[in-house]
Amino acid sequence: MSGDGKSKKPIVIVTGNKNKLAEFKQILGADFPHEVTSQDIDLPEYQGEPEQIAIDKCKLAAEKIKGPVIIEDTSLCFNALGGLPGPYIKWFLKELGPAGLFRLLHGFEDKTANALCIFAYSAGEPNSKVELFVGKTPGKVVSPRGPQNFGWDPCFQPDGFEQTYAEMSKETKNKISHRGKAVEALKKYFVGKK
Ligand SMILES: O=c1[nH]c(=O)c2ncn([C@@H]3O[C@H](COP(=O)(O)OP(=O)(O)OP(=O)(O)O)[C@@H](O)[C@H]3O)c2[nH]1
Ligand SMILES: [Mg+2]
Repeated sequence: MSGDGKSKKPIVIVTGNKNKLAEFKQILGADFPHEVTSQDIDLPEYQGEPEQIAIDKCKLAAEKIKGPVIIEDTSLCFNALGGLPGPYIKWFLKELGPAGLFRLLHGFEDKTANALCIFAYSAGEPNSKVELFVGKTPGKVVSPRGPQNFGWDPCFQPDGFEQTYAEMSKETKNKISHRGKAVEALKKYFVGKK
């Protein structure tokens, strides 16, 4: 332990997404018992079930960093489409934008969707078990409203709110979001281990 009570070996969060990193840091807060640094490495977009994608992504990040790592993978799952685009939302968003995502559900009455965030942690040894921390927020896909600063935020309206993620304050989004819930689970794990 260093003087400030934080463990010496930093945990590296590996992500190429500045918005994700900013939210992660905000939600994590200053009282996390480890030093966390970040590295912008473009990890591959794997196919498969979200949990397996997070495990594979984390193992690769641990190999690259050669030490403790955290990665995150986000899915947006439309119920009318059997959970798709799910982990492939990045490519759908890139080609269609938030308005196109809403149009994708044009022929369906069911506009409900789940935002899913999975954090994965590895202590960085070749045999380290990958720990997963999952956060899920149900909502619906709407015609985009609010600033277009972050991905599909303008077209996702969480249940119990009249605002889209994009229209909310960051504080409100982080309290109820898929990422907020997953980071809280991650925090509990590390604080419990301290
Ligand atoms: O409006 C949004 N609100 C969010 O809360 C949110 N979280 C992620 N995303 C987007 O969904 C895709 C996930 O793909 P993804 O998990 O592979 O991320 P990424 O490739 O950008 O970064 P990373 O894999 O290097 O960490 C990417 O297009 C992200 O921009 C969000 N959009
Ligand atoms: Mg990615």
